Amino acid sequence: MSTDPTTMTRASRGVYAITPDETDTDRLLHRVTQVLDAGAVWLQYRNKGASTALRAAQARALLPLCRAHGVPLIVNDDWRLAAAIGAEGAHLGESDGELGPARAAMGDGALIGASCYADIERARRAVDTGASYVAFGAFFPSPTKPHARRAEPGLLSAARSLGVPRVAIGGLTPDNAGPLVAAGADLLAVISGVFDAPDPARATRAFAACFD
Ligand SMILES: Cc1ncc(COP(=O)(O)OP(=O)(O)O)c(N)n1
Ligand SMILES: Cc1nc(C(=O)O)sc1CCOP(=O)(O)O
Ligand SMILES: [Mg+2]
Repeated sequence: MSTDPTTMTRASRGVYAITPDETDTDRLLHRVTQVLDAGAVWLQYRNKGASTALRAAQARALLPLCRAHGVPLIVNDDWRLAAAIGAEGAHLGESDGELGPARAAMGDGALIGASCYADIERARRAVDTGASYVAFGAFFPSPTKPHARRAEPGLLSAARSLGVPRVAIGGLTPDNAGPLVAAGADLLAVISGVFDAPDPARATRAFAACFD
């Protein structure tokens, strides 16, 4: 797979790993390496507890690792940070500003994702304003976000006509994610199911097997 960001092949089916809140950057890189080695196809850098400086340092540190694996790095919440470090994309939820300015600043090639919760109309609007993919959830109780709104698998099939990759998130495990892929999920976005697993590499492979 190409490691040049301008020609990088972007798999749009598979495991979309999202980092846990990890303050130790060396440990973060170690944990992410295991998951990328095991075949995750996209990585989102998300650290809700970190200072601005730590987030910038960790996102920068992840970039060469992602490049070495041919995996796009998507920065949660902050498209300006993503643009500043040359990451491939940003993920924006309802509190993270408008998508249009992010698209205008990052260009046509950027991977800009939108959280759509359980709202298909929000997904339509996101695609109309330039989203590269839409994320729905939470499909199951999430250890990371216990109060997340809940979504039903039918949303994934309903969103097929939007013509962009559909991401499923929220409480996913290798045992519950198969029906979401059957319903149309192109990517399984996972934090605890991978990073809190006793063997993150094995968990990543088990999620990937949901696509077989
Ligand atoms: C792939 C993906 N889907 C949904 C989210 C959640 O975004 P948001 O609602 O902005 O919540 P936070 O992640 O910022 O707490 C996501 N990050 N990634
Ligand atoms: C960040 C996030 N967003 C969600 C949504 O529903 O929009 S659920 C969620 C947490 C995902 O973590 P885990 O894989 O540990 O459940
Ligand atoms: Mg957010």
